[in-house]
Amino acid sequence: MSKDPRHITGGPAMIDALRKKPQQHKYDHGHALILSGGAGRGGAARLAARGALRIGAGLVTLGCPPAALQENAAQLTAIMLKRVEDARALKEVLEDTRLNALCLGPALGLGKDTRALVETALAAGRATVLDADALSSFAEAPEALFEMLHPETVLTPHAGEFARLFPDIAEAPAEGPALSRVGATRAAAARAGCIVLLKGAHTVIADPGGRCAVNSALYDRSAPWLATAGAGDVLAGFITGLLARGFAPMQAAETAAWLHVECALRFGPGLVAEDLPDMLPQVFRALEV
Ligand SMILES: NC(=O)C1=CN([C@@H]2O[C@H](COP(=O)(O)OP(=O)(O)OC[C@H]3O[C@@H](n4cnc5c(N)ncnc54)[C@H](OP(=O)(O)O)[C@@H]3O)[C@@H](O)[C@H]2O)[C@@H](O)CC1
Ligand SMILES: Nc1ncnc2c1ncn2[C@@H]1O[C@H](COP(=O)(O)OP(=O)(O)O)[C@@H](O)[C@H]1O
Repeated sequence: MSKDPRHITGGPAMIDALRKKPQQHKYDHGHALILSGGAGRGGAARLAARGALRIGAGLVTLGCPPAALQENAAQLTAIMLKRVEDARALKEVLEDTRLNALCLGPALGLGKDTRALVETALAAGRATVLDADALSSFAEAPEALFEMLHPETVLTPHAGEFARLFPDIAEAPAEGPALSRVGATRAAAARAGCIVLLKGAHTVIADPGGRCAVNSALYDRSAPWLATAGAGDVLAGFITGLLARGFAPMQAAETAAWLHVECALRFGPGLVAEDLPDMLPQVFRALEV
């Protein structure tokens, strides 16, 4: 295997994988479940859910505690809504095996309730994206998370979240050179046993076997307006939507990261997170998806 990471460039194979075939129905494109935090904290999960739907998941359901149902019902239309009050309720909801891709983390809250939801989600063995609070909730004991992870999981930390889960990898060692972002992401994926996507202007994606890809948003693909609240929540939703569609985890992470920057480039200055999912139709049209 090459030691150099691949640079993600889009291309015909990616475009073909994104196409929907004429004979397929919505369940052929999967059903994503995105968990939301409590009342007044649903925005991040709604951004992820819209991203998952726009990127082509056949169905997207937002799961939220009872106190947040009214707020979410007022905001959502094509995205469905389900009461998921705790980990036990999540286990029951996941008896529906058509729910094939999960996203936990965006504004989900920090602490034991989130840890229990993550444990239940991972035990269900579905393709799962863990982002934001689903990562930070394990800052005190990352090993507890690593023991539960499976190869269908994608972790999407920003640098701050990465340092909480992998402090020794993130910090420069006392002696010798610090790991590069590529080296750090590879080491993290090997430890976690799943895909790790380290966000930034240079997004690095690695699998546990050392496969590594870089999605650059620099130079001719510079997209500084992506540094805006909620952009990462949308990326988590893009990955979840592609997992629902049956993309392999590494392929889902790479494709989502590339499309995320395409959406930002096409929108340009003034971008806010809500704009990203709604740029996908234009991006898809330009690519002839
Ligand atoms: N619309 C909504 O509802 C939104 C809701 N959101 C929700 O808010 C919750 C908190 O999430 P969060 O990411 O804002 O805060 P947190 O986990 O404390 O980490 C931030 C700290 O980490 C550090 N840091 C280092 N490198 C970094 C980097 N490259 N990118 C970013 N940070 C970096 C940096 O520390 P510094 O380097 O400044 O010391 C910084 O202070 C979470 O549930 C999320 O889902 C948001 O998604 C926004 C939209
Ligand atoms: N300067 C930048 N250039 C390009 N992309 C960026 C830049 N800053 C952040 N991003 C991207 O924007 C997203 C930010 O995600 P994140 O930090 O999780 O924010 P949030 O939690 O507010 O959603 C990531 O996909 C990251 O790669």
